[in-house]
Amino acid sequence: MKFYEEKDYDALSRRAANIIAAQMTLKPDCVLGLATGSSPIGTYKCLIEKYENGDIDFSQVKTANLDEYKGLTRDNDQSYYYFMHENLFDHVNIDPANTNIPDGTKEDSEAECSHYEEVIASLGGVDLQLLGLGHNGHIGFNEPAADFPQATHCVDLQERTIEANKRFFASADDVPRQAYTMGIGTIMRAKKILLVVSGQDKAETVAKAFFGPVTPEVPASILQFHPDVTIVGDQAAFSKIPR
Ligand SMILES: O=P(O)(O)OC[C@H]1O[C@](O)(CO)[C@@H](O)[C@@H]1O
Repeated sequence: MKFYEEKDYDALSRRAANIIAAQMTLKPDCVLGLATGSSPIGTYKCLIEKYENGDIDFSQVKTANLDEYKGLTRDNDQSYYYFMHENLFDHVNIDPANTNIPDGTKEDSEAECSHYEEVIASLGGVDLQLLGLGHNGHIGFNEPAADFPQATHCVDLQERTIEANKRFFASADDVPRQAYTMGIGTIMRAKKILLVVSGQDKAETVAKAFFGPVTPEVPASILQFHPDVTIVGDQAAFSKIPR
């Protein structure tokens, strides 16, 4: 695993955007796996700046997002579809037909999840997967569990995740209780992984996930077994790493 320790959120966002831009330059028709949450917002801002400066081009890029709340329509401002349009897609020259996000309005979980795995396979897999890190070590919406889920599936969100995400909703009661998410297996099949993390409140999780035992109780710990992982964090998030 490669670690980049940056002084603050802006610096880590610039570093992460540079890594994604390098991937896009190397392979203009690359498949980017994208994430939501507050952590990658700065990275998307930097990518938009690079696009506006003429440094990167999204015209051939394809994307596959990690997850989506089940039950939210795409025009709901808390859906991840809405998030991606607001924070990236609407500001760059990506072809909307090349963007993929699980469809939270699909009632039949099994059908939607196997369809999403087929979509990823038809793209030829993910070249670079961007990830955030949940306080309980979740990646995508893969919550601590007894095993590592292999493929895209429907999850019941844990209380801590609902609590963490309620800041985006009118109240905790409005946070959906389920989500569709790529599985740990889906994430591990990405050729490269880039995880962004910031803040003191994630320091314990960073230490556990990347320096503790690999266990489905800390889903991100599986990344220790991936051959090409880059973790970009600020000093606060890295403050409990054993040195
Ligand atoms: O970046 P944040 O907002 O701390 O969220 C961390 C993780 O939690 C989620 O938002 C889901 O709860 C993920 O999408 C994200 O990777």
